[in-house]
Amino acid sequence: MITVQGLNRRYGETVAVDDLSFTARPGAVTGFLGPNGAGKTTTMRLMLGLEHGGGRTTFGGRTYRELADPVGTVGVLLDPGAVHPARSAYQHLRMVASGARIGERRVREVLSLVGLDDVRRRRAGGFSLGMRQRLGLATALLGDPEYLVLDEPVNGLDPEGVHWTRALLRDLAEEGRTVFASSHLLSEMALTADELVVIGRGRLIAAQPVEEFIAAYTRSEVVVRTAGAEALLAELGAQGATARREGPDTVVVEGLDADQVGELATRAGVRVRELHTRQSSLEDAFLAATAEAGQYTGQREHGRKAA
Ligand SMILES: Nc1ncnc2c1ncn2[C@@H]1O[C@H](COP(=O)(O)OP(=O)(O)OP(=O)(O)O)[C@@H](O)[C@H]1O
Repeated sequence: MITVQGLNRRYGETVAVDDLSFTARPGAVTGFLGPNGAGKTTTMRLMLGLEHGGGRTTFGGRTYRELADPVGTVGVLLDPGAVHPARSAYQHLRMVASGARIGERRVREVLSLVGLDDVRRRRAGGFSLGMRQRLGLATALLGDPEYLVLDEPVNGLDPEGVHWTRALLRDLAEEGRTVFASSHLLSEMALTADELVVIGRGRLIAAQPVEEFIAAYTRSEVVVRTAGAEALLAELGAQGATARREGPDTVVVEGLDADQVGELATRAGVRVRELHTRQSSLEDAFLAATAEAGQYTGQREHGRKAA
């Protein structure tokens, strides 16, 4: 379990992280979401003790600094550019591995796991962002860690890389590891994460399973296609339901489920051609949950981001 308690960080006037507490559990991918400048990167740096600030984060009961074997306990991807440009992927991994007493065999394993085998001798300075991300993931996985803290792991990856990373994170969680990953790709997070931690202006907005978050911040609608739209609207109105026309033969109903709408239509003698529930997306829920925080952050974003 990753336990984050009361994290705080100010940069002059800017409160980057404001009394933030949450947990990430083993066996799950926890997605970390927030509008630009919400404080995600700062939070992750605080979690790892890379930033001075208030609060405490533990990985299975110990802070990062207290860990006897940090590389073998917490895999970290924070800045994929943090590789010496003259070093090859192989040299970079060998260097990190030797500092953590990890053998050459594991270096080869992670290189092939992330698909960098063919380019392992090439200078990292010539790597694309996607290749640097893969190298960053390889570095994070080197110690076969129980916890993963990954800042934007799919940033800069092509669709195949995004798909591959999703499968990797799911596999790691299914093996019982605790995976905590930020992303601004909401549709991707909807497919990858089990749980969400959503922040705005450095504060916690929500910490709950993905489906619960979507249900809490959106309303699902039932869409009916019928030649009898007028009659159906009249029946729905008579029953006090909220409904609207969305085209000549389409009625959209709020606050009732598909069974209830089907029954109402039957009662009104309206023949239905199509009836389905329109699910809201994680993006809809995220926009609703962070609307205020996003605007506020946008207006006051004057601080310089750490390199
Ligand atoms: N070194 C710094 N000096 C001053 N202000 C900073 C510094 N680093 C971050 N900030 C400010 O702290 C706030 C949180 O920034 P942070 O980078 O943690 O957000 P984020 O959620 O990771 O954003 P993004 O999604 O854009 O990367 C922002 O207002 C940012 O401008």
